Amino acid sequence: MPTRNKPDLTLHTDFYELNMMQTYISQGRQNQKAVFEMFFRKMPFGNGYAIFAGLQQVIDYIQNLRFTDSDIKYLESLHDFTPEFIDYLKHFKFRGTIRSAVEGDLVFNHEPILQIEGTLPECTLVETAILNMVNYSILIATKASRIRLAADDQPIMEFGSRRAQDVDAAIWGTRAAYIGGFDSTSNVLAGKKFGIPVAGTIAHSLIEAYGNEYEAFMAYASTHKNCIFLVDTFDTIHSGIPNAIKVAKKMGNKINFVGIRLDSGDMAYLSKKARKMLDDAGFPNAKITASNGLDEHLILSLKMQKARIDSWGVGTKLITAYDQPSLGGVYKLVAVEDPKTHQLRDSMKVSDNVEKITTPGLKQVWRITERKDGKSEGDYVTTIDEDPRKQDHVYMFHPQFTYINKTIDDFYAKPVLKTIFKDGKLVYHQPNIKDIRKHAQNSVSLLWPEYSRLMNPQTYPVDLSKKLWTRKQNLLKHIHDNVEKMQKNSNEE
Ligand SMILES: Nc1ncnc2c1ncn2[C@@H]1O[C@H](COP(=O)(O)OP(=O)(O)OP(=O)(O)O)[C@@H](O)[C@H]1O
Ligand SMILES: O=P(O)(O)OC[C@H]1O[C@H](OP(=O)(O)OP(=O)(O)O)[C@H](O)[C@@H]1O
Ligand SMILES: O=C(O)c1cccnc1
Repeated sequence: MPTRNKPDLTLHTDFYELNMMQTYISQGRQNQKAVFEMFFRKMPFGNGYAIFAGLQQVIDYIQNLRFTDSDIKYLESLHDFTPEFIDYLKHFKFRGTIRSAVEGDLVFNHEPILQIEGTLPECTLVETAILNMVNYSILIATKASRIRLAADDQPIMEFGSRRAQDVDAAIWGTRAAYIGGFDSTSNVLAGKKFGIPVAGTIAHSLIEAYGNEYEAFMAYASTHKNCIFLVDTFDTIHSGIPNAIKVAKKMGNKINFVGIRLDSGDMAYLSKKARKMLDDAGFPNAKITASNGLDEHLILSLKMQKARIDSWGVGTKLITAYDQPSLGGVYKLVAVEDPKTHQLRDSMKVSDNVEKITTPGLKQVWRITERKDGKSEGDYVTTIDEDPRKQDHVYMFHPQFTYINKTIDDFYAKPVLKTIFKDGKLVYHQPNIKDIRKHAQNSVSLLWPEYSRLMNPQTYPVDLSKKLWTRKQNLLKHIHDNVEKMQKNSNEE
């Protein structure tokens, strides 16, 4: 059997990360501790929640993070790096601690969803790959979850591989789609690799190859038990559906006539017509599958038109995240070791744009739910040493409009960030993909519908604890005072 290649992604980093690492190494900062956090600023697709995914890739990546001889040779050939730095890379091993939301969790903007505590150089190296993996998977899992909500409890097949932005996007996108709520995929490799159910019908080429629908459907029916006939190659109403019915009648119990697939034309009209024709022919259980440029909006529209569609095949608009091609998750330094005291000191990025000001310090995110029905109240971001489970109540207030506030007495608080790697060692056991998918669906069901509706959902509260909020304000003031002092000094010189 051919051996499986381990992902060799160590050089999957931006050149500037290596440049910065070399500075840290040359300046004796290779062991200086730092904390970076990933978060995103804007909810994808205007959705009320996002589904966290991509952790499996991060785990594979971190576990295989090593500079091979050929990586080293290549980096030497660039003549940009010092022998001392190259030597550091030769012996590089990730020894950091990663805390993260787990796959299938709901995550929201402006809260840490993945956190790395390690040395400055190791935290720097992994930024690009982690953002790449997590940004894409969250995007597709969230899009899939929207399509799942639109389809309600009807089956949805993932058909996007041919239109995905290259191979990895197809494979990992399919996985994210399954986590987000799709039932199966047409991609056989993804089925094998991840244990996702595979499914499929037939293409127009089969019908064209036989020259007419009757022969093509007969040929297929003679070689398969489960049959879904594609009926729109020539004329859906006058030829496709009548031929499907003819073959189903002829084959009788020899096949399982699952139904037909519509792939063009007015799907509301055609599905109603098809339903009547199938029912009249004695096939009330035959299902109608639709495909062709579908997304959550079209599915809802077709349902509004009372289309008689039982299951959906969705490709391009899911796998390419058609209406929002990138999540925009970022990775920011939030704390760094003070070389004198060896304590972590808070760090933040200040910007004229309030949205871009980061929240400093090592943090935890707590999901606050009502004790009586487990429904969502909001997320409560605290400093790492706070534990709302030890409090009688939580006081939640809007971080900008602080007069918007509430006190919750009877609550559960669950930590969102779990330890995945501890000092370089994997300590988290990934659940199987079916349980991850179930967890995602269960998480969505715990949201109030105001947060989960597809259009213009209410903003889910992501609030800071009083302690964290105060620390942020103090640091902001400290930075402003320092900048002012520097300006004053330079004016006096
Ligand atoms: N009743 C309907 N309401 C809204 N949109 C529909 C309806 N029926 C079909 N559509 C959508 O309209 C779009 C255009 O479909 P149509 O089959 O006319 O064109 P097409 O994609 O160019 O066809 P083909 O695949 O044959 O090239 C598709 O995204 C399809 O899903
Ligand atoms: O539309 P999507 O959501 O991406 O779903 C996948 C599409 O892929 C197949 O079409 P095909 O590649 O044969 O192209 P065509 O139907 O557009 O001609 C299938 O018949 C669907 O229409
Ligand atoms: O199985 C199908 O019907 C299918 C698979 C991929 C793309 N379009 C359709």
